[in-house]
Parts: sequence; C-alpha cells; structure tokens
Amino acid sequence: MYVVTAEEMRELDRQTIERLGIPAIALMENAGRAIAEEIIRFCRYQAGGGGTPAAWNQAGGASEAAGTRELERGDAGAAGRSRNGGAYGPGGRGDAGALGSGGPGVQPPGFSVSGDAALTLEHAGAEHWLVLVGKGNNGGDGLAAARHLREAGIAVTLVYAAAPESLAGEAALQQNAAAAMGLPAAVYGRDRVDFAACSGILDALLGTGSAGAPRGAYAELIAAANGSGKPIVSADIPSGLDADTGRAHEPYIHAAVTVCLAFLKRGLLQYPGAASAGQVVVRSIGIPAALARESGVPASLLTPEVLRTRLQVDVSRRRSPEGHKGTYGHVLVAAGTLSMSGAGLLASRAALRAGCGLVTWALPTMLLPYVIGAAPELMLAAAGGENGAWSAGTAAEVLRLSSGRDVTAVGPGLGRFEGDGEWLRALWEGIEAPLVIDADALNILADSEYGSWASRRHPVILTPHPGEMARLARLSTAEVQRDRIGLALTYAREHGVTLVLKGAHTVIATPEGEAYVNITGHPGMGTGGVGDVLTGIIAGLLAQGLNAVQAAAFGVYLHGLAGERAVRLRHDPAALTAGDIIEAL
Ligand SMILES: NC(=O)C1=CN([C@@H]2O[C@H](COP(=O)(O)OP(=O)(O)OC[C@H]3O[C@@H](n4cnc5c(N)ncnc54)[C@H](OP(=O)(O)O)[C@@H]3O)[C@@H](O)[C@H]2O)[C@@H](O)CC1
Ligand SMILES: Nc1ncnc2c1ncn2[C@@H]1O[C@H](COP(=O)(O)OP(=O)(O)O)[C@@H](O)[C@H]1O
Ligand SMILES: [K+]
Repeated sequence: MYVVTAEEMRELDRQTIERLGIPAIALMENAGRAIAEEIIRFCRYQAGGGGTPAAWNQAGGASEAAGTRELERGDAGAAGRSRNGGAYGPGGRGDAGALGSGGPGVQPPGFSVSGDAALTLEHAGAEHWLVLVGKGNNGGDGLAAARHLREAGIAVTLVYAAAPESLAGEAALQQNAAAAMGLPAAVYGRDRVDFAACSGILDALLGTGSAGAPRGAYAELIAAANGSGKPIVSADIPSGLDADTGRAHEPYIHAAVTVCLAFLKRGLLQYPGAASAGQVVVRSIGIPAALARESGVPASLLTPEVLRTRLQVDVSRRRSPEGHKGTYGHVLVAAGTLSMSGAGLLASRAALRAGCGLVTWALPTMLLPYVIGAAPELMLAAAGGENGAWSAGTAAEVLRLSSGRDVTAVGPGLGRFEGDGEWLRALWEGIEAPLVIDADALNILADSEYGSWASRRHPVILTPHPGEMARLARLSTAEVQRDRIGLALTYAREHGVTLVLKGAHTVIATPEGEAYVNITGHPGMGTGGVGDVLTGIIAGLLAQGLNAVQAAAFGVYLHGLAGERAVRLRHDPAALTAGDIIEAL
C-alpha cells in the first residue's frame, strides 16, 4: 500500500485525469460513495455496541491494513482470502452472503437478486448526520457522500464553511446536485447549527489542499465539532492536520474514522496526526496503483503483502530439511559493558531466536566469567578491554572474530571510551560482511565524519531511536519527529545506509530512496532493552541470507508482532519487558 504526500497525490490525480481520461468528477463521485459506505459501516458498528477492531472489521469491508496481522495466524498465504472474508462477513459489504457463506461445494440458489448492501442501513431513520463542507474538493467529496447517505435514508444537513456560491469546479457541480435534491443546508455564521441534535458529523472541511492552521469559520466549525462529543468521520484527512507530516494545527479534528482516498497520506502515519485519525480506512477511487509505482512514489506501508511481493521475503521462514546450523549463518555481537552487559545478552539471545545458526558474543574480558551460562546456546569471546569496559585496542580482536562471520552487530550497551571513533572506523573499514550499528555505536558515528571513511562493499544498517537520529542528523529530537518519513528517506539516500528510525511507526529507509512504515508493535514496547532485541533480530535475519532491506523490514515487522503477542500473554502492556519479546518470537 503506497503512502503519498499531498504533492504526489495531486500529481497522481492529474495523471489519472489527463493520461487516462477519467474525469475529475468521476473520482469525486467514487470518493463520495466510499465515504458514505464507511459512514454506514460505522453506524452499523455503533448499533452493534462498538467494541473491538474485529467488530469494526465485521461491520463491513476490511482494508489491506486490517490484514497486516495475518502472519500472526501462521497462514502467510491468506491475504486475499482474509480480505474477502472480511468484506463479505457478517453484516458485510455487498450481498455475496446471499450466495451462501459455506465453503467449496455449497451451490448458489437457482435465482437470486442482490442489492447495494453497503449503502443500506436498517435503522437509517435514527441517524442524522451533519456534513461540514469546505469550499475545495474535500468539500465536494463531502457533498457527494451526503447524497448517498440521503439515498440510504439517513437525514443529512449540510453546513457550509463559506457561501455555497464560492465553491468552484467539481465541488460546485456537487453543490448544485445537492441543492437540486433539496438537501437542507446552513451556512456557518449565517444560520444556526444545532450540533447537539445530530448523531454524527462528516468532516469535509479541509483535505490535502489545506495550508497552515484552519482559519475563521473552519476553525470555529472544527472546535464546535470536537466539542459536540458526536462521532466524527473525516474525509481524506482530519481537518487541521498537515497531510504530509502529521503535524496537528490548532484546532484539528479528532476523528473516530478517517476515510482516506486513493492512497494513504503520510500525515496519517506520523504522530500526532496518526492519533487524531481514529480508524483509518483507505478506499480506492479509481486511481490505479500502477501510476504510483510508475511515478516512483517512495513510501509504502509495511504489510505482509509488501514483504512478500515487493521485498521478496519468504515470510514463512521455511527451513531446508537438510539444513544444519552452518546453513543459517553465524552472527558476531560486539556489545555490553560492566553496567550494561544485559544489552549484549538481549541482542545475542534475540539473534538466536530469529533463527540464525550460531551466535558469538564478544565482550570485555572481565565480564566473561559472570555471563557464563546466562544463555547456554551462546558462544562467548573475550575481546580484551579494561575493568569491564571496551578500549581502542580491542578493535583488532573484534576484527579477528568477525572474520568468517556472516554479520556483525555492534553497539548495545557498548558505552563510550577513549579512541572509540578510531575503533569504530577500524570495524567499518575492516569487516567484510554486513554491519548493524546501534546504540552507543551510533553516538560514536554521530561524533565522527564517517562520510570520509573508506566506503564499504557490504551494507550498513543503522537503527537509531529519535534521540540517536537527532545526533546523527545534527537536529533536535523534535525536528526528527516532525517528519520521520521525510528525514529517514533523505538520510538513508545521502549516506548510503539502510536506516531503521525506531519509535511508534518505525520507518525503514533504503539507500535507493524507498521507505517502509511499520505499524506492528505498541507503546508497551517503550522499555529498556527492546531496541537491543531488534538489533539481534535484524542481525539474525541477515545471517540467514536476507539482504539489508529485507532483514531490516522483516525484523522490524516481526519485532512488533512479537511485542503484541507478548502482551497478549501478559495481559498488560505496561508489564512488558524486553526478554518477553524474545520469548514471543
Ligand atoms: N480530482 C481531485 O481533485 C480529487 C480530490 N480529492 C479530494 O480533494 C481534496 C483536495 O482538494 P483541494 O485541493 O481542493 O483542497 P482542500 O483540501 O479541499 O482545501 C482547499 C480549500 O481550503 C481552503 N483553505 C486552505 N487552507 C485553509 C486554512 N488553513 N484555513 C481555511 N481555509 C483553508 C482554500 O481556500 P483559499 O486559501 O484558496 O481561499 C481552499 O478553498 C482531497 O483531500 C480529497 O478530499 C480526492 O477526492 C481525489 C480526487
Ligand atoms: N509507542 C511505540 N509503538 C511501537 N513501538 C515502539 C513504541 N515505543 C517504542 N517502540 C519500539 O521499542 C524499541 C525501543 O528501542 P530503543 O529506544 O533503542 O530501546 P533500548 O535502547 O532501551 O533498547 C524500538 O524498536 C521502538 O520502535
Ligand atoms: K477533512
């Protein structure tokens, strides 16, 4: 699933209209219909008592994002089936249920007629939706949706932010159609609007054409909608949000559902915007995905389908019947100091659980006797150093140990030491295998002009959290968080590295200029050592022959999934520890 900026979206719109000859009004019609269907689905969900995301999916339709957990069920090939199953499940979109919900062998009846179930609502008479209409195309989408809602028997009242005569182009056509259908309309500031009397609000004020903080009537309508306590469904993006960065201008809509049109917008994946969008449903409006591919849209949501098809990852993690420990690669982990030996242990254990054949943990000599037996499957190697710390002189031993290993991971619990820049440079220039760089090794890198180091034949994966990224990019942490996708794309391309920018919705960016945004995981994972586990997983996958981008993307995805599974076993996200994630892998 592609993730676009407002500019990319405009270009794809333009190509669809000009190259394919599909009229803009047709796209707007599709958008309006999709929004109306999702509002009806939301009404069904609410009538059913609301509840879990599963109940939401059952209320009709299921997006690709809803299928992102399918690896969890251990049925990697289920993508298409699960989506269809969701779409035609109980209360679902379409009337395919009329053909029988049974498996193969169930015969359809001889004669059947089915209708537009997605635009039908049993208790429509109980619903009354306010449609807040901006004067751009977002407002046009809202007007088209209003007509479909009215057709479904739902009462609608249009609330224009600006005089209806000020709408132009396709939005003006929609305004004329709505007026011709006799849809009741109010103009904010001129007519009284009773938010208390409605059952829900469609926010079609501002979309991808929005610039800066909402002004005038827009700001007042947003504040009134939020203050009403009624559920809000947003068209394309919640009004007030920056479509690219997810920055929330004041005021901005707090939506229960966002019906994103054509392609996922970057701002819906980046915080704080991601938190204001509620359930995000991406609906096709007739713009082919092939256009996004051909135009080189660089960002995608990381789904099992993207892992399988675009990144060519064998997500089933098949093992050869004749395989042995030599088949699955050997990881060297250079990590741990006296006060942070656990970081090295966590990374090493995670590499084993990720399925590699062998792991050697190189650590300061003094520590070795204390960790014997901590993980009996590990091999330990004393790397020298003094008093449980690393020293510049240990580089030669790490280089010797790395020879013949398939990957070296360096950094967790490493600490800083005299000459650490030259130490890391020796590893960078001398290790003839992929290198995963994390934690203090990233801080060492940030203090070095590593662009002048000899270029490597083998890939480098950097795994910074936002603080480490800030040091690498010489920005503040707030600046890093302002547009994580944009920054990750730029940094990875300019520095020729695979970058894993961690945190909620981790971004994996490639030296070739692509980015993948992960949505597995949860806030309970913000606890010490969880990043060390990720480093181990990525190294373990690299050792098994995955390339840098495959290992980074699949590693981040599995790490989040294991975090979710670990919490289910423990029942409380706050109780999660890094070791639980290793056990849940
Ligand atoms: N084929 C298509 O075109 C398709 C379009 N699609 C839909 O169109 C949406 C994009 O439409 P868009 O480009 O017309 O911009 P939109 O978001 O409606 O806002 C522009 C209006 O808002 C105003 N305005 C701006 N900032 C403001 C502020 N801070 N505070 C107050 N007002 C502000 C601005 O006024 P101005 O500044 O010009 O006076 C202008 O009137 C997109 O999100 C999707 O929903 C899809 O269905 C796909 C097909
Ligand atoms: N809110 C969140 N949602 C999803 N994942 C998260 C969240 N907070 C943290 N994580 C994940 O937890 C890990 C924390 O890594 P890091 O900050 O390096 O921890 P440490 O240095 O203690 O090992 C990262 O993989 C990060 O993406
Ligand atoms: K909107």
